[in-house]
Amino acid sequence: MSKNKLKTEKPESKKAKAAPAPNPEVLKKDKEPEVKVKELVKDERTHKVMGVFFLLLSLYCFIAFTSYIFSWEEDFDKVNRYSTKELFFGDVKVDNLLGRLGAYVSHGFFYKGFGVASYLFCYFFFLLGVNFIVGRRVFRVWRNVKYILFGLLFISMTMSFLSFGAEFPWGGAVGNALNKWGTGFVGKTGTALFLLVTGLAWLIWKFNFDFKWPERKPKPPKPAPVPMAAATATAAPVVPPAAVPEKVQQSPIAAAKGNGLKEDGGVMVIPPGDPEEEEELPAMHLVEKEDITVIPAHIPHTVPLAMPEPEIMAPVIEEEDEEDYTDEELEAAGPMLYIDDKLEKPQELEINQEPVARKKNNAPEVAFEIKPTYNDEEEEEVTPVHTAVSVDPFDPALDLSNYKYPGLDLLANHSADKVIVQDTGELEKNKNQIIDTLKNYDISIQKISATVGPTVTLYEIVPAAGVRISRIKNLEDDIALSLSALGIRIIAPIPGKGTIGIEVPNVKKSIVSLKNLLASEKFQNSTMDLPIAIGKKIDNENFIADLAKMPHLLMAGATGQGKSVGINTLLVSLLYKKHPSQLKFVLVDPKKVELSLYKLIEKHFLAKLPGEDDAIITDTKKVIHTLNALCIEMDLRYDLLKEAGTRNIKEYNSKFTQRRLNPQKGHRYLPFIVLVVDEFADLIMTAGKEVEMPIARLAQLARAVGIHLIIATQRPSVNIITGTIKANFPARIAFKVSSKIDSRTILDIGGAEQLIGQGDMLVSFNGELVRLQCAFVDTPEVESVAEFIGNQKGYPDAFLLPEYVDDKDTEGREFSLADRDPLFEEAAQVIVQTQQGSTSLLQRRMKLGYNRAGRLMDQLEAAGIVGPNMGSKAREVLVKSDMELQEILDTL
Ligand SMILES: Nc1ncnc2c1ncn2[C@@H]1O[C@H](COP(=O)(O)OP(=O)(O)OP(=O)(O)O)[C@@H](O)[C@H]1O
Repeated sequence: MSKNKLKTEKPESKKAKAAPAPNPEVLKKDKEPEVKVKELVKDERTHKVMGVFFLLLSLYCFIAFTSYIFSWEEDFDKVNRYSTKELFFGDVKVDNLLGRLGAYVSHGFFYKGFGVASYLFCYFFFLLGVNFIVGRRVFRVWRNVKYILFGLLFISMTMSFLSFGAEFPWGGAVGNALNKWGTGFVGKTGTALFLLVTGLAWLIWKFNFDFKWPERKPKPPKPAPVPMAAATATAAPVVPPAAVPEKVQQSPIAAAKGNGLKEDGGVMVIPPGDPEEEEELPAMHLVEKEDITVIPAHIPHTVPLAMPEPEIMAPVIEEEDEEDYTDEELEAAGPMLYIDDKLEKPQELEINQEPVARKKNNAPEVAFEIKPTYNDEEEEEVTPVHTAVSVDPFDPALDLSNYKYPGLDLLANHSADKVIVQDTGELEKNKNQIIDTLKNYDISIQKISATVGPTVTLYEIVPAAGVRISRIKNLEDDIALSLSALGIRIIAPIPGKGTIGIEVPNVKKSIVSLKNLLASEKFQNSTMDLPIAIGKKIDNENFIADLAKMPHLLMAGATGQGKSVGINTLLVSLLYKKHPSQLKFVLVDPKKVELSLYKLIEKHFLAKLPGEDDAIITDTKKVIHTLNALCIEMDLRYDLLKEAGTRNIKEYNSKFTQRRLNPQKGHRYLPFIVLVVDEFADLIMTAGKEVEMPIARLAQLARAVGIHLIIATQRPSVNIITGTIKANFPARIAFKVSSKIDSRTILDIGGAEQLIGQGDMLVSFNGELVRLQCAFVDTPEVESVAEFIGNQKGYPDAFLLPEYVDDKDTEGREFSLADRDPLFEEAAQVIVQTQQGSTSLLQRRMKLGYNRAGRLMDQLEAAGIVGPNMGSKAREVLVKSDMELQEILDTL
């Protein structure tokens, strides 16, 4: 038994106790075969054996089927008449090359099955065999199964239809049945049409024929010839005409042609030089090797080939058909092809030397671009066809690629790493006191165990049968009295455990250092979006949660109970995990001193309003502006998400990093934004609804766009933590509060008043209430982390939030239409054409800042083009047509 536990109470150990002692003999017998089978299945050799089996099966079927075609008449009676017994033991002689089995099998497949379509089975066995034997997915099985199923039905039905009345089972029983049903249902003509349409549909789907009427195109400009000297200088060089300097292009074409230069689809292909011919060109303008810009095939470029498109595009697309390549080949081709499975659409891609080199017809090695074969109007965000996209994913961290994450050495160890060993005498004493107190009230218990946490020890009791839980619960004060300890909390019953917990504060408490939590494997290996190391549970398990999932956090507690330390803990954990490009903080600190340390990381991690000097907001008026700016940012982000067809920031950013969103259309990488308000009560008291409304809006909507809130207050009363706020903060932390009412206000349940302070906290998250000791990080540690980050190269400025223009500030101000914005007309056209009076639309379409777009909107209102501001909704557009607009513009 460990020193700090009266009994072993961890779930694993319980399980170990409950289970009977394992008998090694039995264990061996049971387990050995299982392991063997598993290994056997995984064994490469098994796969190869299977591969050989399927290949032979395929060959067997192929021979049997082919032989059946010639011998079916002779064998028909024999296989049809005799029983299966005859197959194995009879002495019937058949003509099929593969004997009775061959005759039976092919009869089954052809006559009773699918007719000639049965050959598809040979193909299926063949592909299975190849996949197994090669040990990788050379053929895509599932896709082929779909094709084969379709083929079996379609071919058998078609064959049966075409061979109507023939003796040979062209379509087999299945084909005949389908055909019979079809002709009965839609008649012969109907069936014929159905088969024709289905067949054509399949062909079109598979090969996507181009039905475009050939357009007359002007003759391509003749490429400039390159003389032999240059030709021989480069090994089979390919010179796209656009890349050839003028000097070369002006060379006499006739001379070039006459000298064996070939034109191949508009691209100059230079044959190996012939020194004699070279000498026969005395008058020709010889180009030196350096004059020719040869674009190496491995450098992707977008220079259009000067030739009619189909000449080169058609064959290339045909050969690059994705299905003709195996997964491995595609992989080997590197970044040439990227297809988003979700979209099931090929994205624009750029092909360089390798795929071309694979072409069978020895086409020239030329860098070229393949355009998507089909294009969906909805896929607006896909980069336009004419722009080649680098397939390297966009790296948002590239701007600060040398950024170094802070190291754990910047943090301190506040206590020994191991759990403080509790005085066993104290544990024993407490245990006896609990048993005695309960006994005094005639409550007997079956079992008692203790778990020593950093601040409190949890005594778990299993009461004797028939004891009412509420009786123990009511004895809270009596137990506290008998133990002469403050802060006793009774949890009756402990959810999911069937025991009653009594938490008794330790005489010696241990500090939980943030350093230990951050060093833990759970934190280091976490894949959470916004991992926050909060503290340690009673059983010393690290409590690490994802702020992005919470999605907002409300913290409350009386003054001096550990709130500010708690906020630092959260902020520092995020700083240890996130790159400046991925995360921005909006810090609101009405107390002015709590968060000032973070000023050092302004150019890395902070966001602020444009034009502000200080990124840490201390002034209530500016808080209102900032919160509203965050709401605008939220709305803008929603617009971007909508345009990108994504549902949340994660999908959006992944699409953006895959370069599937066009930055020119306003798309950008969206960092998470965490708003931290250190004293919410103060804000509500000074600004009331003006603060509550945007906070409530953000809390309701902002999670999907990556804006998360951490709101702390020392006055957890109902007028501060209102119903609206509470409803949108499902994750809440309570430090010690002064009354049960306060505890209820935060957690909807009492208990926080019994905490013992100094970071002792209750976390309500995911419907669970957990007691934690908050991780401790001291101010000098925060300072050194901030310094470490601040000393590195940062962005030129803090992350700028959209500008918020207070309606009150602009109210009553008349715009003189005489000095209207130069973009006024354009803005009016955008608004009238789209019939949307939205400032953010102007921002995006015309790439304007919020301020200018807002001003333009006001001018449009003054000109009577749009209606007045309607809050978060778009303004009404009063002008309905371009003509009407023109009339207004003319009068201005
Ligand atoms: N997790 C913790 N572990 C150990 N000690 C702590 C912890 N949290 C806070 N303390 C102690 O409590 C003191 C007060 O903490 P803190 O400043 O965070 O309180 P607060 O609730 O923010 O107070 P105020 O509202 O007045 O700012 C700290 O100086 C520290 O000594």
